[in-house]
Amino acid sequence: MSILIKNGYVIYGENLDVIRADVYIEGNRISKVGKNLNIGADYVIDARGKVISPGFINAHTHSPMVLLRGLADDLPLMEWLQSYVWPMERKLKPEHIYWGALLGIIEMIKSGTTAFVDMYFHMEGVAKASEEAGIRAYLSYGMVDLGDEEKRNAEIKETLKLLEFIEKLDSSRIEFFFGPHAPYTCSPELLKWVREKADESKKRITIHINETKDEVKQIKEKYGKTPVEFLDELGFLKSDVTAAHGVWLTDREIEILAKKGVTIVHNPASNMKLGSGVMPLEKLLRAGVNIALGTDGAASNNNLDMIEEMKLVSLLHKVHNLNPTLADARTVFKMATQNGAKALNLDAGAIKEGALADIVVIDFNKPHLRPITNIISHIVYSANGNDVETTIIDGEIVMLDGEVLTIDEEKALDKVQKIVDELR
Ligand SMILES: N[C@@H](CCSC[C@H]1O[C@@H](n2cnc3c(=O)[nH]cnc32)[C@H](O)[C@@H]1O)C(=O)O
Ligand SMILES: [Zn+2]
Repeated sequence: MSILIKNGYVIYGENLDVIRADVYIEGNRISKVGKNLNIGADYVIDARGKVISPGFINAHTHSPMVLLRGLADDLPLMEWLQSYVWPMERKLKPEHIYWGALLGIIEMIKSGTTAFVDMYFHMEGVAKASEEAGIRAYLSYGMVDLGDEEKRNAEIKETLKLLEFIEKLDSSRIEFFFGPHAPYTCSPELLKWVREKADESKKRITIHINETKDEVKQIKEKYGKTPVEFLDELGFLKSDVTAAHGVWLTDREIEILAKKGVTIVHNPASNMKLGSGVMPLEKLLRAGVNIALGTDGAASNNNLDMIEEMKLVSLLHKVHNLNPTLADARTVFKMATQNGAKALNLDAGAIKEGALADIVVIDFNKPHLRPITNIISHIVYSANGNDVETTIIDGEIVMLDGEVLTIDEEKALDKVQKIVDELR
């Protein structure tokens, strides 16, 4: 299929140059960007007064957690997990996960997310939902062994089952990730197993690290070192690791992360809502650490809107440091697009010839996005996910003029309502 998007404001290349141009997509890649492209296409989209942007990459979430949206608010992480989230999760069956993931994916597509990194369980359902919806998905089974050998073996089995399932699915848009949950829930044996298997299979790893002060204290008491030092001494940290949070980090830990090429995924809404803390963004950026952006699950956010997340990053670091020059719009926009792509080794995240066609059209014909002056600023500070009108992933139109074409949205909303009414 070929698609021609005409007369838009194109956010072009890694430097985010805004140019008025057309974008021509052939197959799953961008083949031309230029003025007045006179090329026949199977589908033509008129983008007058609209912005053609790279799609957003949600580098850390738990998509089925939309089922737990609003279940437990206003609590700290450990109490939230132990008293509410984990008991509810024990009740979730594969069918629930499929429908939850589908709802989360619809929400992501509608707010301009074209790829996401997920960690949960019954992930076969998330793979199925992703495949049907047409989104790019990086899926991990979240492993927790709490030092118990029997549990470890069961978690390893689940992980290998998912790996096999995704290999068999053989989808160009769906990839497997290893997902050890965190240093405080995974034994050194399990973490070492993950490292070995990742090296052997060339698959990537996602994990939660240094999210709360409490958890750092716990690791220090147990192992006599900080979480990043602990992981590094196991040989765990390499450039294939995408670690969520990184809120409580020492200078020494930041140095290690930079040296090992680890990506840190910032989740400002979740960190603020759970009262976890403020990530040392400036220090990490200065050290050269790749920082991507994520929403975390909908139970600690409480939505999956990456445009909203960009504004939150920016405002959080400005007020926390009493410095409005920090986390400027362009830096934050790159976090939500090209830095995520870098973490995934994905040839997307920027609009340029030859890149994968993961593109969104944002409607600027709205009062809160006029006058059109600084487009990146408008997206970060003035827009929200509802302003995304069209979403193209891997060269396929998955949402057009606000309507998701690949799945029955109304049915998914009803189904999730029924499931949650029953579960509660
Ligand atoms: N196999 C595991 C399931 C792990 S899935 C990943 C887990 O991460 C949890 N989670 C979601 N957000 C966060 C967070 O911010 N920090 C830590 N854990 C989280 C989520 O609720 C889910 O239980 C088991 O047997 O329990
Ligand atoms: Zn998480």
